[in-house]
Amino acid sequence: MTLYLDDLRVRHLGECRYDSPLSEMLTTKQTSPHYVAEGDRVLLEDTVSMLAGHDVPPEQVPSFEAAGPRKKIYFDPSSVTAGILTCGGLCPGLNNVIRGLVQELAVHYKVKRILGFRNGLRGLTSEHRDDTVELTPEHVRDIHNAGGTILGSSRGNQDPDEMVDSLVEHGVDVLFVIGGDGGMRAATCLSNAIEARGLDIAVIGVPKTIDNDLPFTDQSFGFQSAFASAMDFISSVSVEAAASPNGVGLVKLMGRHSGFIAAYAALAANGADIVLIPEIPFALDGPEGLLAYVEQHVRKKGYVVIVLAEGAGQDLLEDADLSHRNGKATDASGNVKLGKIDDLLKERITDHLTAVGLAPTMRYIDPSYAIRSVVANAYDSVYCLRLAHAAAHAAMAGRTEVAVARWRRRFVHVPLSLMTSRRNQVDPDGDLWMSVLETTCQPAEFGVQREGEKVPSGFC
Ligand SMILES: Nc1ncnc2c1ncn2[C@@H]1O[C@H](COP(=O)(O)OP(=O)(O)O)[C@@H](O)[C@H]1O
Ligand SMILES: O=P(O)(O)OC[C@H]1O[C@](O)(COP(=O)(O)O)[C@@H](O)[C@@H]1O
Ligand SMILES: [Mg+2]
Repeated sequence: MTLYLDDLRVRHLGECRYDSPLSEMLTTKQTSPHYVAEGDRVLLEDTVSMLAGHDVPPEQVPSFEAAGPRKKIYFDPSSVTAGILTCGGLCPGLNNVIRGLVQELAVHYKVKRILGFRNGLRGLTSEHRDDTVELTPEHVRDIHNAGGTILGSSRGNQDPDEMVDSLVEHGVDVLFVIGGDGGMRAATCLSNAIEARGLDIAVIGVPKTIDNDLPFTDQSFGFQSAFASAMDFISSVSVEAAASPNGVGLVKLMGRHSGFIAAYAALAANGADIVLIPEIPFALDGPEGLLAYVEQHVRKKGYVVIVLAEGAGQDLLEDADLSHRNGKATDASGNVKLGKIDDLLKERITDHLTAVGLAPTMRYIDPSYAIRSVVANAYDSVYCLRLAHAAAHAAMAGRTEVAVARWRRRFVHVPLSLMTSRRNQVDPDGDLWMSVLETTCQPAEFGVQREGEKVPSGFC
């Protein structure tokens, strides 16, 4: 996908006419390695060859608007009502983002009112719209010490017009949607409905996902806390497998379409022999297949440790016509419900090793929700706070239909349409996967890779 400067421009509600309460702090600021001045922009690409590929002057090269406070803002803070909601699956750091938003909006901008909508988009339906929570710095003071979200979350599509009615009824001027790919699509949908009615409401997305599958953000908040938690389960299974005759340690980790959690947790634990992710298809049978490799490992080392992303090998379930394990259904938000590849692997590995006289001891852990319900670690706590600050500044400056993100270590504004234009996936040709191969020593492929299934390399 080729992107041009115009694709990266963000929508403004109008001219910024009010002095920002932060304007004094900004008078002497200019771009430096640690700050991007408000008129400057952050490059989309960061190699000499990529930049050389654009036959345009530097100011025309694709770039993002820098996030951060503006000297002049669009809204008069004293008349602003802000709304906040969290949607989709849980992610470490949700409470930290809520807390950061409330503190910035209340303490610095001194907005009139901050409302939390409960249970995701459901909180904007006519049935639930009055079940709001008044958010004050006092109310959110300690919430970062707990996982989850004090606002609750949900899946399921809601009617955009009904949701806009709720915003109008509560007099919301700026809405913060903390969500994943679904949440960003919902925010886009809301922005469109708001624009169609000619309303002056800013919608700002704060990208959230433990899967790290959102594009145009270096890493999503909570991802690091989640894979750190996953690492402990890999270590446990490795200890168990190593102590068992023909031990097979298998850990299944979340990661519907992207194997980042599996890849990072495996690197962090540094004890995995095999990592299986959705981006790289694998064959079970044949001399190059997974089962032969597992056997070889057990023979040589006495045990094997496998880290499995839940979305890996879904095609194998189809091939085996295991319809009862096959993820054909979708959840309330339209996300595919995955088939149980872990069951297939346990069965096939057990059968194979037994048949070759290496009856295994299977040690299996599915930490499931345990990795995403943890409290944000120190790094994610800082990251969440800074994203929240950037989101508050974007809203007060009248940006809309935009997400705040960290891109190449700078905080930027990304149009929501881009956030949902593609999925961030592990690139089989990228250096992350190369590190996994270097660490595990597993072959680049188990069996022949099918044509057309290789994910295209891209910006992420
Ligand atoms: N295309 C869409 N239009 C409107 N709302 C959507 C769309 N896709 C998802 N949503 C809603 O966004 C919310 C969050 O989506 P979901 O996929 O559950 O989680 P996440 O935001 O973590 O990806 C859900 O309420 C879902 O119904
Ligand atoms: O919460 P549910 O509905 O059980 O869904 C689990 C899914 O949610 C995730 O944790 C993250 O998904 P989202 O961030 O898109 O909500 C996936 O890794 C996992 O497959
Ligand atoms: Mg999602």
